[in-house]
Amino acid sequence: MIKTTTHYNERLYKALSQIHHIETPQLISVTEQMATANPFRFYQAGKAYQGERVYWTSTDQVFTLVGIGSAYTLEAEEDRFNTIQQAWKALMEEAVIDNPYESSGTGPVALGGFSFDPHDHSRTAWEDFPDSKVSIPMFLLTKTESANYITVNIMVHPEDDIEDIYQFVTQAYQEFLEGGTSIDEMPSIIGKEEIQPLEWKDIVKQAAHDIQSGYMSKVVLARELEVNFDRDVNIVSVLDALQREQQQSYVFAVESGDSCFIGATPERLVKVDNRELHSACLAGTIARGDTVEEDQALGEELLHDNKNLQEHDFVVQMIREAVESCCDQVQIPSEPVIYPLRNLQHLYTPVKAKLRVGYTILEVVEKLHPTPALNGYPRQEALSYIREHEPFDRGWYASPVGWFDYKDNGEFAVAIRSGLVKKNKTVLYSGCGIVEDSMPEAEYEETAIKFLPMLNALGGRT
Ligand SMILES: C=C(O[C@@H]1C=C(C(=O)O)C=C[C@H]1O)C(=O)O
Repeated sequence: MIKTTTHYNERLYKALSQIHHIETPQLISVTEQMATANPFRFYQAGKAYQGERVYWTSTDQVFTLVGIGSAYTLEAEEDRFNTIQQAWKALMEEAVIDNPYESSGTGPVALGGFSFDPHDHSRTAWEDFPDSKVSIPMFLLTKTESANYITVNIMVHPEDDIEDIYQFVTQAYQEFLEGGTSIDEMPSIIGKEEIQPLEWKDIVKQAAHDIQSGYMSKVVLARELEVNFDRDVNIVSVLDALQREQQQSYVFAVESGDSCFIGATPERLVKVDNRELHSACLAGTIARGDTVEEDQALGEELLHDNKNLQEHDFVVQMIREAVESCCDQVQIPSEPVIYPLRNLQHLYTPVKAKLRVGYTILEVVEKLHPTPALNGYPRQEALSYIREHEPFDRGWYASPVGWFDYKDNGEFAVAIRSGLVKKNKTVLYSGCGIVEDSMPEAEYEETAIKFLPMLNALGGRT
């Protein structure tokens, strides 16, 4: 499929030769443009690196990153965004980077994510996913609208022999670039169980009551659906289905240990490209109609529904505040529009601004997460409420998942419409915003629809 060139090998060798008498490990990163590339085959070909693969594609599905293996992994518990940023900065200062291309997402790139709430440590299903984890892949495919790139990243240690490294990398590179196989069939579902649906409705009822009594203004409550299969789930098949079925969504998979966190989310947390910042307020939901007329009528209803407008407005207020604290030229329309998806439609307000010099994308992620779209309002009251009342650990569900590069460009989505796959078992997550006049049955129905993107892709319903 893809061929390395002699020229590329020479550049790799030259980069390695620049390493002399190092005292600490040093990153080497060499990027090459490719004529063609198939992201799914690349992912599949990296099977030997299972547990260390990442897939990411943007909502317009023209920008894709696939990471195989890990040259270096950054993890932090305390002050997690800042600790990772500092470690990244130190690593980049010493790195040998050979990247003649301008394209964002080439060269050294870190991919990964963060947990929803680092203070919630029940962690039952999430033992493979720490509070923060980003990895620099050994092999990174970057596919843009107009070009494909491969970056090889290697961590060289003081005791390493560069000849050995050169042999290993050039061989591994060739082997797995050529080795992609076709996409396997999905296994069959043998069991599907909603976790405590009646109890969940009781919690929603209680939350609406607590909001009426003035404890907080909004809280987002989620529930789980467990799906079991006759064989292990094939991640590429699910990615393929999500990508075909869920337009206007980020499609992602992050493998860690024996688990894979996967989904198709419509929600952007933040994108930074050359200091141009984009964020999004996405909250307020209604079903799709069966006919064009019914669909438009539902959209109109949503645009004028006070409960949904209120849910949405908490998100706009908070995002505005966060973005204004680190950006200039903040542009936020005064009214939301409809964001249509295959299974439902949302209220959507785009946010555009110029990130001030000195701020990094991780600092913006820290300011924004968790937005009231996934948490509630005010932030601390809603977080405490979720900790106390949701009977499971959210892990990375509803959290920032994405990437950033050495030029401080990057993008993070909010990982909803997602599930945690572990061998032949998957737990799906779905939540919705509760305000003072929320009705448990309607919220239950809304969360049932939000399971559909993942359920369809897993073969549960078409
Ligand atoms: C929490 C989820 O979705 C969020 C909640 C929404 C709502 O309450 O209307 C809409 C979009 C998302 O911000 C989810 O899909 O799990």
